[in-house]
Amino acid sequence: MKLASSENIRFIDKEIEYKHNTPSIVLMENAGRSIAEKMTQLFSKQSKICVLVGSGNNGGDGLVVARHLLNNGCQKVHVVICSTSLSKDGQTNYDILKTYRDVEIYTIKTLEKAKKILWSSEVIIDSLLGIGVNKEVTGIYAEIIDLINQKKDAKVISVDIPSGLKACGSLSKWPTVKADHTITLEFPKENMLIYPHKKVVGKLHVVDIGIPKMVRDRVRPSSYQVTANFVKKLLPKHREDSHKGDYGTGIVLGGNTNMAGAVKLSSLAAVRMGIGVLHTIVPNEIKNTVQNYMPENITWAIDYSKSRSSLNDTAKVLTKSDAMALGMGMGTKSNDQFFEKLILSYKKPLVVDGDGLNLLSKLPKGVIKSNWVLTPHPKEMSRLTGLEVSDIVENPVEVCKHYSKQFNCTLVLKGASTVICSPKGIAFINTSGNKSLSKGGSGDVLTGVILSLICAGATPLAAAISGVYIHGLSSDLLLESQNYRGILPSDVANHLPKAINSITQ
Ligand SMILES: NC(=O)C1=CN([C@@H]2O[C@H](COP(=O)(O)OP(=O)(O)OC[C@H]3O[C@@H](n4cnc5c(N)ncnc54)[C@H](O)[C@@H]3O)[C@@H](O)[C@H]2O)[C@H](O)CC1
Ligand SMILES: [K+]
Repeated sequence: MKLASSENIRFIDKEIEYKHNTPSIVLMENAGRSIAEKMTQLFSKQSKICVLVGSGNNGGDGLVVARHLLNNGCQKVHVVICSTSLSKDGQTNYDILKTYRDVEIYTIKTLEKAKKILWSSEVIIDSLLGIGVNKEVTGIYAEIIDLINQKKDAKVISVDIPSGLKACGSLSKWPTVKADHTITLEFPKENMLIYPHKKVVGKLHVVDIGIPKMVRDRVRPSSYQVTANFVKKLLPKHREDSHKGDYGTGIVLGGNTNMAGAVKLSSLAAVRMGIGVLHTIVPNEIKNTVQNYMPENITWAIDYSKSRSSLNDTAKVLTKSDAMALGMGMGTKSNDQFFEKLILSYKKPLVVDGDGLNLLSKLPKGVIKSNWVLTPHPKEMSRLTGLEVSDIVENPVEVCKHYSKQFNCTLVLKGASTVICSPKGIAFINTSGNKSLSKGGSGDVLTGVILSLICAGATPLAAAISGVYIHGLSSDLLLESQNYRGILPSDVANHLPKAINSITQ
């Protein structure tokens, strides 16, 4: 699903106005009406309602909402105009509304008056600022937003976007409305899906405002939400008359003396996703435990400190493989030469995770190839880029877009909402998954899932998008019957077939 930026919305408005000869006030009317209709499902008509109106078209939408709430039978509607001027369409709607009898309209002069109205309201409709917010929120807006956020016993519903939140880009340090519901127009905005911004959105509703399909189709966003339907299309097809060769040969390479679990989990996930043949390559010390973990894979032993002989011993397997997942639990001691030689000689798609990323962060980034998938969490991303972790978590989409282009590869920036970016910097935001995944081992499972999908024929980007979604979905299905605390990464791996069924059937 497309996610809109402010520029995308401006594009739509211009197309509608100039190519389809539709005055802008028509869209405002559609928006206000659709929002008011949605609101009738969120509170009773008897509620005391306060509509806070700002200077731009978001405020104009609020005025239309107030009118339609009155038309729908709401009787206690107070409108507070929080600005000395209104947009052109906002002014027209103000002129219409002031002819109505059952509405009280105040133009804010003192904060005291606004506070009194706010304090006695059961529903607060926030139409102060929309996607046009373009500077720090200060003064009267900041004070009103603080008041809204202090009032805990009212339902706060934001029109289009919580006032103060930007549609895209980094976290704003200024006051922002914390909404219980946000009713957004036509497309979700990028920041609404991604933590930390998501926290202020509350429950997100998207309403239709009558944009023609031909205009929607012309919108070229730089980010998309990953959905089940999209993933279904990306999944490699499996035929009835298939054989193991159809689903590829993959390699999981990693592990260290006290780190056998990571490769076990990646291997388990790869076979649970349907890989044709899996080879697991690990240091000799852990070969037996990895081999005994499951019967479905073939296990090989290496010694990281002897890079030449280890690469020679595994050359045949490496050559016939279709893709490799590298780095899980590998450690970073005495294996940098092995790692470097391996990545320089391996030409097939590579999924680099865990310590593989830490080893990679010490090398020039020119070694990265466009058929690679990197799967860092913010700390690993910080090592790879030199950015502070806080800069990454406060602005994950922009960071991921920038570095996927710079590294020229598929980048999976893991987090509460994982962002996947193509080498061209197009972002895919995943919202499946839950806090049961906040455990050591979850990333190893994800790596195995992505490997398996590449081996079955998906492109590295398609494998990353669908792998992240299915991995999250598997944990969501487990959450239906269990508490998140006890859901293990291996449970998530074992549940992958159910997750695939829920998408494909
Ligand atoms: N296609 C659609 O989605 C439609 C959306 N509509 C609504 O219009 C707003 C966007 O309207 P716009 O006038 O461009 O912006 P805002 O209402 O957000 O207000 C901008 C207004 O406020 C000033 N401003 C910006 N930042 C600040 C600040 N920090 N402090 C004070 N003032 C600020 C700025 O200079 C402008 O004057 C969208 O969200 C929808 O609600 C249309 O109604 C229908 C089509
Ligand atoms: K708003």
